[in-house]
Amino acid sequence: MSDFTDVTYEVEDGLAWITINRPDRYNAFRARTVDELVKSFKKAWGSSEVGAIALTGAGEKAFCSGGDQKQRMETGDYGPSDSGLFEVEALHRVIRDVPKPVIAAVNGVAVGGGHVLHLLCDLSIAADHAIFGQNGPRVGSFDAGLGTGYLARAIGEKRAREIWFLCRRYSAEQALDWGLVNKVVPGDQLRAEVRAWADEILQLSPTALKVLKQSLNADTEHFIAQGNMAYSTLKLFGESAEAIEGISAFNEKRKPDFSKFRGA
Ligand SMILES: CC(C)(COP(=O)(O)OP(=O)(O)OC[C@H]1O[C@@H](n2cnc3c(N)ncnc32)[C@H](O)[C@@H]1OP(=O)(O)O)[C@@H](O)C(=O)NCCC(=O)NCCSC(=O)c1cc(O)c2ccccc2c1O
Repeated sequence: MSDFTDVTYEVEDGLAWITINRPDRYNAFRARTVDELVKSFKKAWGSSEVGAIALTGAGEKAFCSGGDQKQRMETGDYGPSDSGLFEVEALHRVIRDVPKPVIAAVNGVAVGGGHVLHLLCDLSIAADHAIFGQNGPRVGSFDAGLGTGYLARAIGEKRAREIWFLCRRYSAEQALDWGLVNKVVPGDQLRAEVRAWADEILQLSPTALKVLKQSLNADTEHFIAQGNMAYSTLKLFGESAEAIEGISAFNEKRKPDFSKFRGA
């Protein structure tokens, strides 16, 4: 972990803290960030010291704002990675598969792919200033599969469709009311609250928790296969004029104009 640039990993009394450390980009992830997150989750998985995992973002403004749209504008992709692939599916996979409870400590905006990351964590505890939402249709992207089907499981079809079709921002209180998060606390109490939840978890049987997590996952496993199809499409869509309009508009700080793509 000493060669990490985008993520920090630390273990405190049985709880592994995995922190996305790109605050100047609102903790947006690039391909390298995703690689480091996957390695961190695997490290926590294999460690006999660790019984619970917390995922958070550096600073007070952002948990994670999804894929790095400045990187995408600069290079047309999410940048270099160990394998040459953008391994976000592997990241989703490891959050679900790591046989230890994962708590999202949502310390600020959780938007786009960052919203999906908190959604996939087993539990979400939010600071009262946290903001939630999806943004893909505004920037020429989408996170279908778990990002749509699992979201609908969590909060219902109508609300999931509202989130994706309007790309609005939602407060922590609204997220709590919809069942998107487990608890909301003042920002300065977030780490202590996550610590307290982890301490309760750490008193329980690890094997029982592992099997319960696997059992809860089994019912939504098919969304991964749907996601694989969606990512294949996304790779092609990302190079289209429509998607480029979305990403250009974000970087030029203007509203996108998708009007000429309505007929397709
Ligand atoms: C996150 C925001 C809602 C915050 O809004 P706010 O008004 O509070 O702050 P600013 O807009 O002024 O932002 C501050 C500062 O941070 C920069 N920034 C914010 N988000 C990003 C980002 N995602 N990438 C890069 N930089 C970001 C912003 O430019 C400002 O910097 P300045 O230099 O200008 O000061 C709001 O910022 C926002 O809506 N951000 C964009 C959110 C977004 O579109 N995310 C990506 C969606 S697509 C995605 O996540 C995605 C996920 C996947 O899993 C994929 C998998 C496979 C392929 C593609 C995928 C994919 O695209």
